[in-house]
Amino acid sequence: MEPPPKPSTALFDVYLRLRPSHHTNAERFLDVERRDQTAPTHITIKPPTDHRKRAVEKFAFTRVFEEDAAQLDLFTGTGVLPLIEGVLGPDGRPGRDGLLATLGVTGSGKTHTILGSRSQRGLTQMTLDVLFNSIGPLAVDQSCIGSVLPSVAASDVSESQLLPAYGFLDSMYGDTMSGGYNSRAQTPSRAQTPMMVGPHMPGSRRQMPRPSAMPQYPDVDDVNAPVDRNAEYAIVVSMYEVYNDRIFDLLNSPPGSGKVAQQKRRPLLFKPTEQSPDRKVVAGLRKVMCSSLDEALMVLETGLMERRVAGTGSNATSSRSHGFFCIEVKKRRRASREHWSTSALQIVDLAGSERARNAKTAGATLAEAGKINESLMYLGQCMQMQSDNQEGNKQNVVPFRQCKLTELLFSNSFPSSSTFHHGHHHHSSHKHPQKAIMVVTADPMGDFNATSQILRYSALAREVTIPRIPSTTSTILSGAIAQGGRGGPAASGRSTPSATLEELESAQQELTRLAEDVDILQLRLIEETTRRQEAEASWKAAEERAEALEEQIREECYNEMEARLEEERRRWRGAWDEEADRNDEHLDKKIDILTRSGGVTVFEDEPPTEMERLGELEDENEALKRKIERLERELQGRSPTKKQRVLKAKKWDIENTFDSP
Ligand SMILES: Nc1ncnc2c1ncn2[C@@H]1O[C@H](COP(=O)(O)OP(=O)(O)OP(=O)(O)O)[C@@H](O)[C@H]1O
Repeated sequence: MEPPPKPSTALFDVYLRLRPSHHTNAERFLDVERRDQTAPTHITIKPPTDHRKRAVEKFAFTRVFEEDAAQLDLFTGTGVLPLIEGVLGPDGRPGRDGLLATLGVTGSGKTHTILGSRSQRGLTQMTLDVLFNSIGPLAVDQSCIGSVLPSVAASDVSESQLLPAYGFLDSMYGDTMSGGYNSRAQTPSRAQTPMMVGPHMPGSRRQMPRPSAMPQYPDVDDVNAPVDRNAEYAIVVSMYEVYNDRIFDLLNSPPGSGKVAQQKRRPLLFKPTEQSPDRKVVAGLRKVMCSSLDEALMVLETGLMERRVAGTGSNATSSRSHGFFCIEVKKRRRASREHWSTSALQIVDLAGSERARNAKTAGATLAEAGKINESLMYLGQCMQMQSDNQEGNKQNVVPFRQCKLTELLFSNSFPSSSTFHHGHHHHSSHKHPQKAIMVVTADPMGDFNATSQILRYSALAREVTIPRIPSTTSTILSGAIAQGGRGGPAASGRSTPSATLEELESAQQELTRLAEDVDILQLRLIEETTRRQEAEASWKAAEERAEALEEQIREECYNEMEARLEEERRRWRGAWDEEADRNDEHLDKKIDILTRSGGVTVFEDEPPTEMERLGELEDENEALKRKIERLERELQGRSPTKKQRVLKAKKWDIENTFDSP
């Protein structure tokens, strides 16, 4: 099995680090494959108590570091330097985001690798050292921080609160600062380093971290990353942890400590913001601008203390949260001093995984440990997708939106992932997918099941060699051929009962392993089923809400329509009455004129007698009455507009009636 070719879609370079085991009398289940002089890339595992032949699992990694590997070997051998170079963006190039994470079973050495111990620095401290060392005089001058801060804050899209390191440390440690946080000699000399400071008594003042008390080894003074000579740099750090799928700021703890303060912790949202509509960011973090390595280390220690304090409530022996330390490298052209561009290097100490089966049998603790296992399970799915893709299968979509952890780890992993959202770019600095390094830690004599599970999903490639169990026919045949060909006794040793028994047993063990996988899958199925049911329930609720809303809107529309109709009706009646009045008036005038003109005519000819006049008028009256009756009949049952037209006609008719005689 050759090391897998690295396609551009790779989420991670995956390194394996083996730790010197503290299980002194346990059996070793993991072996490193050594080929020639080159660094090893493959390991094999088999269950420790298994003396018989069985399936051997082989895994490929970018590189394997054996027990004797020192912290500095990890730093120089895992490509952390290219990560640093990426965020610095040398030679006027845009910076590139980076991710460095550790994954492993509880106690396998994740924290040791990434954050170090009392006596040794971890990858984080060495990274910070090299970063500040490389930037050197290109960093914003400490005396200018106050004036530069607003422009740096303006370059932030995450609704954060930006503080200078001195302001931050002052707010965290108050009057222990008097004497200046840089004057180490004046700090009361406690032999404890902050790494050792345990949870604080309620109300006690925190112990100020002292850089001089922090490990100075390994020394990376001679390591330098290329920088952009025409640029000015500013370093901004932030820290948070993901616990129970919720994000908590580690640099903005509520005052005081202990349980009460912990309960006050407010989770932050991972969301798009006004200035970052296409890309989710952890919104509302407190960020600290650091102008020196010492400042950055003190901020880091402060956050680590907070993580320890927060963690003691659940389990003191192991990191129950995923710790994120984020170094933002801000860069702008020294000459023009325009806007700052940002590249981020995220360093992640993942929570220790527990075996799914253990969590399952524990039952009640499943919910508590569930979130860690669940998030690591989703991480496993994403990583598995990587190795599937590498095996030349179709390009699977990495399902990174399943939980906070994978979203935080992978949202930057795809070329301009803003196209996933709205199809237009926002940050020029995010055009390249991030470069990511995963260091998997393992104890070769530790828990076989837990370790093998992690190796299975983190390895870049995996191969299982099951010893071939020849079929009965082929065994007989090979025997027959051997007999027929040579005429001697059966040459194949495979047909002896003990060998067959051995093979059967190895098959049996493979079955056991597969059964374990089935168990894990069953647990996943249960979790998925719960999620589906929850989704269905909320879908149903949403549907009901929509229905109620529709009903309400319908009702409102109906009422409005009714009101309008009534209004129209009133207006029309008004117009009708007005028109009727005008007609009456008109009619009165006509009658008036007619009466007067009629009188004149009569007097000019023979004046009619009163009786004659009466008879005439009565006839006319009769005729008019009939006409009105006819018209009224016609009027019945006509629409308003028609009636209006009829009204005019009636007027005309009346005029005619009066004119004709
Ligand atoms: N490569 C190593 N060399 C020497 N000591 C180591 C090494 N790796 C781990 N250790 C020691 O083993 C102990 C446990 O390691 P560590 O705390 O790093 O485990 P972890 O994987 O972070 O565990 P958890 O998930 O519980 O946080 C520590 O005391 C650490 O110093």
